[in-house]
Amino acid sequence: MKFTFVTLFQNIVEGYFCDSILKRAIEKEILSIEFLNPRDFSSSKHNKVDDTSVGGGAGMVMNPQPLFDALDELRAKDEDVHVVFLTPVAKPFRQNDAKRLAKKSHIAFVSGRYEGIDERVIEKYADEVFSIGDYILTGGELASLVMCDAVSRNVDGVLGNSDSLSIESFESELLEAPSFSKPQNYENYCVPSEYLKGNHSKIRSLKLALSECKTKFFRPEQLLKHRTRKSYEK
Ligand SMILES: C[S@@+](CC[C@H](N)C(=O)[O-])C[C@H]1O[C@@H](n2cnc3c(N)ncnc32)[C@H](O)[C@@H]1O
Repeated sequence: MKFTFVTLFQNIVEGYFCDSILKRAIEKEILSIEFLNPRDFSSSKHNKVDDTSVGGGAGMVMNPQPLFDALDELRAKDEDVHVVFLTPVAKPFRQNDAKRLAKKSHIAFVSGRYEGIDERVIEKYADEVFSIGDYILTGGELASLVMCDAVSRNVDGVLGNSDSLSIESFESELLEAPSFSKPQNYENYCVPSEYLKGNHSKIRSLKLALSECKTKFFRPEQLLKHRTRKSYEK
């Protein structure tokens, strides 16, 4: 699977792929990444990519011309590329989106900077528009990395053990039960004794109960969804 990062700041993105799981996935040629800098497409004398906002308002807005030209080139090379814009003015990115997008062959993430991207670029080129949360970042690069990471984990072969995907938080509405490593007793903090007895059905029941407790505490709306779904399934 290929990811293209359309960004003015390649260095911010590149470092993330220098280590760990995504680095290995690139080495194994399961994933590939490339960069497209709108500044390289600017037709202005000083490679300008932004200007003041038409109609007033603070800050600069990214011009249409460099992005139109960059995205035309991208589409000309691969008409199947799925173009995703990162902006707070969008639907929230969820685990279901990560799984769905993992089936695409090529995703391009377009990162805004300053006060954002001229709306006409989004209107012309967006296949989808995502926000990663209800807060404002200085640029879309972190948001595109968040999405890329979450999507990549769902691409076949990226994770060493794909079983870990099926038991994670958000696979159902519930958050995952607490995990413990060794030793069983560390500075008098103990692993729940039921986890140690080897009765897998009891461990499953306890994990479900703990998972419901965590969800009730942190995400009560998710627990409600879970219980509503379960009652319909009965
Ligand atoms: C400072 S923000 C622009 C915010 C914009 N003026 C607004 O109020 O909606 C600059 C860029 O950061 C990115 N960005 C900021 N917050 C984001 C979020 N929550 N999700 C996705 N992208 C975000 C977008 O690419 C955006 O164009």
